[in-house]
Amino acid sequence: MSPAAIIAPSILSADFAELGKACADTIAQGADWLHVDIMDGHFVPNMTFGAPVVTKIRPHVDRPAGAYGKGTFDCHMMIAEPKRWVKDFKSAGCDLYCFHYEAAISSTAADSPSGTSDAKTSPKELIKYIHSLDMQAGIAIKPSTPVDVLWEILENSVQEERPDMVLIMTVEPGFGGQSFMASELPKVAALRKKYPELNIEVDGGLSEKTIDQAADAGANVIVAGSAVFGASDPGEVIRKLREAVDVRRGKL
Ligand SMILES: O=C(CO)[C@@H](O)[C@H](O)COP(=O)(O)O
Ligand SMILES: [Fe+2]
Repeated sequence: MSPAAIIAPSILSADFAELGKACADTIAQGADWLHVDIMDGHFVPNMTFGAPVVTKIRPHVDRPAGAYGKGTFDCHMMIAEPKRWVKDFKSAGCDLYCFHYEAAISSTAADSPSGTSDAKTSPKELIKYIHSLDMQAGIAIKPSTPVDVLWEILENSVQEERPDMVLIMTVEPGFGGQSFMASELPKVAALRKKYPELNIEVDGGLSEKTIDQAADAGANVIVAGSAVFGASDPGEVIRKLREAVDVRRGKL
């Protein structure tokens, strides 16, 4: 049976002047995780915030130490140098550090914004490093990246080098409120077929209108920003997203 639904509202669409309260309210309304979009203006053409803001909002949400249940901070790192910020985000209270494959493979001393050798990494090394700091590791791919790049990483026999979650972007990363790209769903279906128990996250344009397609393909971790924060009853949207995923469990 595929894993249970995990609903992770993206706080990119929350009121940034009230971010701590927005996080607490969203968990109280039934969200499982909080999806925290970190953008650096290099990897994507937009900027959000860094570890100091995460440090400030983290105490607004309870979660048992060391657990990855309700209240998990799912940090989506849309940044050019994913290795560089792992420790800072661990200290800030990040539970799941999800980096982009495209950033990891091009983070070299020559082309990184910082120009430091610390930018060098490989996806497997980075996953191992994230695990060594007791966080879960996620790997994300953009719409232009084929799912095939993930097979070697997922089939690795060394457990510390395997990701806990894969994120399939269903919009171009950078902004909330974009239209859902159904063209990305065959990636989800291919992953689910090979990995029945893997957490597969979809991010971008998810709503009550698009959730059925994503759930049919096998996604179980559902990010939704504008659909949740723009709703008059966010709790109702969260319930509907969860139900759409959970009715398909066991049928995939
Ligand atoms: O990572 C991103 C955008 O780059 C997302 O997490 C968005 O914030 C999702 O917003 P909606 O498409 O649900 O409004
Ligand atoms: Fe995201």
